[in-house]
Amino acid sequence: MIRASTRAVGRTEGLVSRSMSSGPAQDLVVIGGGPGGYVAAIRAAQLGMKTTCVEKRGTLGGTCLNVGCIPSKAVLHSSHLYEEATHSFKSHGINLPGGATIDLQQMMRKKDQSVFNLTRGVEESRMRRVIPAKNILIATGSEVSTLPTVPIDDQTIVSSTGVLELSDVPRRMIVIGGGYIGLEMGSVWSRLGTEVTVVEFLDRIVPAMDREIGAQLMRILKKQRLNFKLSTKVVGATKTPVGLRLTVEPSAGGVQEIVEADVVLVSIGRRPYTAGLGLENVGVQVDRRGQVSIDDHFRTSAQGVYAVGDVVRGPMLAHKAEDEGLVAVEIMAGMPGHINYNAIPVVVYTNPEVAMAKTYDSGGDYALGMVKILSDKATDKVLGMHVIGPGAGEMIAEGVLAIETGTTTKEIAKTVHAHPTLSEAFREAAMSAHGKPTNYYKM
Ligand SMILES: Cc1cc2nc3c(=O)[nH]c(=O)nc-3n(C[C@H](O)[C@H](O)[C@H](O)COP(=O)(O)OP(=O)(O)OC[C@H]3O[C@@H](n4cnc5c(N)ncnc54)[C@H](O)[C@@H]3O)c2cc1C
Ligand SMILES: NC(=O)c1ccc[n+]([C@@H]2O[C@H](COP(=O)([O-])OP(=O)(O)OC[C@H]3O[C@@H](n4cnc5c(N)ncnc54)[C@H](O)[C@@H]3O)[C@@H](O)[C@H]2O)c1
Repeated sequence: MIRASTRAVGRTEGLVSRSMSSGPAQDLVVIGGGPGGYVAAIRAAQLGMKTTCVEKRGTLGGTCLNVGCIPSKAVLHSSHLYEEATHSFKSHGINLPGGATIDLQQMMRKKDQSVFNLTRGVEESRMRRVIPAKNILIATGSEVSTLPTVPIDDQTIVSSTGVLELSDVPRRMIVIGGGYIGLEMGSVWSRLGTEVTVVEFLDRIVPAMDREIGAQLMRILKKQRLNFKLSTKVVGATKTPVGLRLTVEPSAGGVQEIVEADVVLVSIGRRPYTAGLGLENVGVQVDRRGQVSIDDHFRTSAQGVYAVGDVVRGPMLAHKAEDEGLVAVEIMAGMPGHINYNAIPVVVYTNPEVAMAKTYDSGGDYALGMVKILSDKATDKVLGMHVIGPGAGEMIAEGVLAIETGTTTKEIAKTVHAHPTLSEAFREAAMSAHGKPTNYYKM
């Protein structure tokens, strides 16, 4: 029996347990109540394990529900409605006689309400004690990666958390990093009237995605008034009485330039969070990126200690963390468990949404519609799928299912899809793989 890392619990500010028993001699102690941790704890309780979930926040839900997926999607939705009201309603014959205006405080209250509804303050017991446990699951998630030259102050230089709390619509915003957070949050503030410039170190945005899809997305976002500086790095920031001055230069070095902003969002990625756990004291190894090292069964280098979610390798996504939490607990219970990492969807919630179900960058030698399918030449099985368009986040499920079940493009091409629907584009893309498209679905 292992002692549930005295440090993990001892350094935790609060101990929260919900629908799971807490007390001595636990079968499982889960450290972290995010998507990886709370799903694992619930599954463990369902399987009859005595389980305690330790969370230092006053609420469950982790990054995703408190400061990530949920609040960001809430403001994406609100700002989208505003964008529609100001730019699209008229063409539908809907007139707003006085014009649409923004009440930012109300928008933020609505976002906070969405978070509250899902995380609902759980009763918190602030206690420090030792919980003996047979197994421990580390699900402590991740934190914002920082830039030493642009220190976050949560006032004018903000992370994804601060950018969801702004009290005024800034006139100018520099977004450092053209990844998921940069593009989603850049879209939100641009829609609300901010002049947004995305500074990206690489020569492309959303580098984890297919190059051609990324280029298409950038064209669309430019039409939505977002500006981009690719292959550019920020090398310094100074505050002035009227805002911020950022020094930028080409990523490869070269002539420097000054850009001004009222708010800077640092969104250059996230790093695993293991501070205060004392992993070294119990022999849990981390790799050079700070990720807890695990084997295919989520076992760390210390017996009885497992890890899942953002704190381990792989994409930092809520559904990946959840799935790992489920499977890790099932493995602990002696059940078989496996995750197909080739079939984990990713969705960027810009307008239009962009979705993929595997990173395959094929160089772009095919007809691009709204859906791009990559299949194995020999077996015709679907290897990857990318969608850009309205509802892409929902549509990608068809791609994930195809990958998971080994479906061929011929089989998709034979499958009747209702008309008129967006999902018809899947069939068209599958037909294209055999040179027989009947339509072209273009943006
Ligand atoms: C702005 C933003 C938007 C996002 N949008 C999406 C999205 O749309 N879709 C998506 O799939 N993913 C999204 N993500 C990513 C998603 O939030 C993470 O992948 C997910 O939350 C990871 O889950 P986790 O359980 O591994 O970690 P977390 O959710 O980070 O949870 C870890 C928990 O552990 C707690 N903890 C840490 N150390 C200790 C300790 N010592 N003792 C006790 N508790 C501790 C933390 O307080 C935290 O609550 C977004 C992230 C951000 C920042
Ligand atoms: N819709 C979603 O699923 C969603 C939404 C938000 C966040 N997330 C998760 O949160 C994680 C963090 O998001 P993120 O957008 O911060 O990271 P990211 O990894 O998606 O993007 C970071 C971007 O910053 C760039 N970059 C890195 N260093 C830079 C520098 N010094 N200067 C300029 N650019 C630089 C990278 O090339 C990359 O394009 C993501 O990896 C994702 O897993 C997911």
